Amino acid sequence: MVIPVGTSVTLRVPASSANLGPGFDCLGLALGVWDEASITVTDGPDPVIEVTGSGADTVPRDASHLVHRTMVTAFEHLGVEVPAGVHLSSRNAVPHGRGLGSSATAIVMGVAAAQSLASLGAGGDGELDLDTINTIACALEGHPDNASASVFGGATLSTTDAGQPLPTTRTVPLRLHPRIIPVVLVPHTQLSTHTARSVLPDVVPLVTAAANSARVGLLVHALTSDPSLLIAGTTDLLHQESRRPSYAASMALVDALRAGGLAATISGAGPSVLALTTSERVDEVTAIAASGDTSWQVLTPGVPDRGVHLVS
Ligand SMILES: Nc1ncnc2c1ncn2[C@@H]1O[C@H](COP(=O)(O)OP(=O)(O)OP(=O)(O)O)[C@@H](O)[C@H]1O
Ligand SMILES: N[C@@H](CCO)C(=O)O
Repeated sequence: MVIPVGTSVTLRVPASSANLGPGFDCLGLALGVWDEASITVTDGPDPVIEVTGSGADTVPRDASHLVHRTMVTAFEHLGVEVPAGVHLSSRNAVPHGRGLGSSATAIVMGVAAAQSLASLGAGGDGELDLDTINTIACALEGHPDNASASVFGGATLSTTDAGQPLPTTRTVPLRLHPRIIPVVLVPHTQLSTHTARSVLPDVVPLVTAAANSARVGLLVHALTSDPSLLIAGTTDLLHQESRRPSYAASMALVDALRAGGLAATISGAGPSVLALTTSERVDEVTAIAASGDTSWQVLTPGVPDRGVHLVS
């Protein structure tokens, strides 16, 4: 099937915060910060790529652009002929390399665009098939926490099993307790996920893995039913301490917030900090963040109850 020249979609995809403490590579929370992109099939030969907002000074404008190369791979997985060219116009709000899932946002954008364009090319209505998008996006990202939250919105818990041609990801929504509000503290520094993963141990003791599993269970209960357990539930035993030297100022802020009785963790691979709190304590989070030497952009983005969607 060849997608006709001129076929076009516009999509929005939210940012996400992964891990939420112990839920390494499995728990994600969508955040109301959105990338938007319009993608139109052309007769090529090269992609034309325009970017405004986050990454406008840094991302490539050729076929190696993450949204573009993801689209090409997704067309192949969907069994659709890759178009001769595309015009991609991106308006990005998700900051890059800050632990807010920008790469997953871009990957979900590319997969969703390919699936929607393929549907239109086959005479369909272009509606998004979120389960297919989730499977492909999680396989391309390599871990499902950020991608699944960007696909479905809300809070998500995902597991992955080996499979052919792609691993199988099962994602379940978690009904976030309505009193929980995320506050995100974003520093000026960046840390690539690749670098942050390179310092992690390959193996952890059984006792550590067992204790962390118990914390994930507690965290799911805290997120959905009892926010008073968030401090205990967000205690991570797997990844944050190994990464402490990579984001020392962020860990110092996490420690200060937790000492103040606020459930703070590193957001994804960092260096942003995520505090899960209630509306009456947002000012406390802001005050503690303002009391140190590092300056933080404070976001209260909310949690969108939907993820990737068509604008037109
Ligand atoms: N919208 C985008 N368009 C093109 N490339 C992007 C886009 N968003 C992210 N990227 C690429 O992904 C890189 C950031 O990915 P990385 O995984 O290191 O951080 P992150 O996804 O922002 O954080 P985390 O995975 O910890 O939440 C950027 O430097 C850029 O190369
Ligand atoms: N679970 C991932 C999230 C970042 O993409 C990590 O912490 O490395």
